[in-house]
Amino acid sequence: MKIATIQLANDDKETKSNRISRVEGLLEKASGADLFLLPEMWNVGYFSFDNYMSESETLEGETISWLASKAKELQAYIFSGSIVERNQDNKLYNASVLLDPEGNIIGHYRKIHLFGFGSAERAVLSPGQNITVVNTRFGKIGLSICYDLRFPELYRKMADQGAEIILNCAAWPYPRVEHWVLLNKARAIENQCYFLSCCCAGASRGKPFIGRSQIIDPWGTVVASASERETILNAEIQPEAVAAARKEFTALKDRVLKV
Ligand SMILES: NC(=O)CCC(=O)C(=O)O
Repeated sequence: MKIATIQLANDDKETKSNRISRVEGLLEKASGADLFLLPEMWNVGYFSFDNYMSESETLEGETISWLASKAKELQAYIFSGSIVERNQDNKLYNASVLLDPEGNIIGHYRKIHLFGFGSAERAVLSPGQNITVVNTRFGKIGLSICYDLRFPELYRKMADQGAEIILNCAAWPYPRVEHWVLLNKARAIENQCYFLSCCCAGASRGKPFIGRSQIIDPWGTVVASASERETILNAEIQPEAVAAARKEFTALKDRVLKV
């Protein structure tokens, strides 16, 4: 299974349409992958909270419709990264979708753990309530967003629902590089799964992001890891290695306490 993580740089001077056309170029450059990942709030700029309402979209809006057409064209799964999703009651969510190679939305996840440390997420957004694990032709895939990474019980629940590959889209700012790197590995090791993350590069409202998207295997080995710059991180993974790891080293099965 070929992975392409599109570690896009945020730049406050860009408009949504600039960003979409830059992502289009990067997706084409990375074509041939089975799964593409995009980062958190890449089409808005994570710290542009004052723009969240005006930039909000429904799942039928410009960004997801365009990504659905790209999934079909590239015959690949696309993890949308996140957008500001607006529902019928004008509530806003930090939301992601997983698109299949026919362009169908097969998974929809709203960030459960909103970030409060120097971030207005909790004032502007509503939290999601549901865990999302979906079937794909490469196995079961779970979806998560940035700050969720700190809450192991979410990932354990995903593993209990059969997740073999877990995705995280992020806009993780400096200085917490060590937390990011360590927690990516921890989530892979403790759930004996592939953990694939896509973080923003660049900066939003003067706050630089760490980049460092990661592809970690079920043993905690780093298959690929990006620098802090905009890049496409490519890797090939073997989804069948998850079942093999779980059979060989039975830590998941040996649990005593259940969440
Ligand atoms: N966008 C986020 O959720 C940031 C999370 C973060 O920086 C942290 O947990 O540290």
